[in-house]
Amino acid sequence: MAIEKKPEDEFDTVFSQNDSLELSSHHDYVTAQTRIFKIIVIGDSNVGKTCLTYRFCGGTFLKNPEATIGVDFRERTLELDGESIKLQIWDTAGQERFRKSMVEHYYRSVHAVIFVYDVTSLSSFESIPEWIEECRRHCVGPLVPRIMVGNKCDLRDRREVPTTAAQCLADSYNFPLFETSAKEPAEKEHVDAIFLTLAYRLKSHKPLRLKQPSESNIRQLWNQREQEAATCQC
Ligand SMILES: Nc1nc2c(ncn2[C@@H]2O[C@H](COP(=O)(O)OP(=O)(O)OP(=O)(O)O)[C@@H](O)[C@H]2O)c(=O)[nH]1
Repeated sequence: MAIEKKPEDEFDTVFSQNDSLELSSHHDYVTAQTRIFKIIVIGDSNVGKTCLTYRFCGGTFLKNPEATIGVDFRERTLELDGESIKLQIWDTAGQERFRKSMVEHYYRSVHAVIFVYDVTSLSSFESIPEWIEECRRHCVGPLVPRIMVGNKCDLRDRREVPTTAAQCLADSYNFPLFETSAKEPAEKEHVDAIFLTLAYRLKSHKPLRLKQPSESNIRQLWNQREQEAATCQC
């Protein structure tokens, strides 16, 4: 079953370049009542955002990913304590030229943000405060969970960002820090754990409950969210 698709609550034009993922059916169970959470994955180009999201949603390492243009969507439904939770993951473009027309869409009605850097690229780590600032400029509220992920830990000899520096930055923002590798098979469960941590935090938040959403109630929700965004003061 193809899982890379346009989210149910997003009707604007989007761009997707990578081929659809295949997901085994055990991942894809949606009960009558499923809470849906939108998570955006942000960071410099080439840090591994596509590979991380593919690893979580598709279970494998994506060889030869193409640069993301605009955004790619992936999703995975989890059963947490008997409740069905769908994580709708927006894999955003790192290259400015591929993202500028989409930025407003990334941040609209987001439930959680993952900031990714590459542990072998100091510059990608130094960009993190800029990504955090962009997020703030787009009115993402302080209660929206944010986490920081250092990717490519398998490249031990090429590491440029020490864990201590990353932990220091994460602490200064009060974000949890994870270091992992989308490539290393042994890290697969750790990648899952990162998303699961977020899922559990989101689960305890105010529910957004959709009963097998119809187009009309999605439209209604969408208009409501637009109105909320329009009243933002920043
Ligand atoms: N060694 C190693 N390489 C990785 C890892 N994750 C991604 N890569 C490689 O890093 C390169 C970029 O990966 P992407 O996932 O496309 O990076 P991205 O952040 O989505 O890039 P944009 O789409 O341009 O924003 C590719 O060559 C991947 O094979 C990892 O954990 N370890």
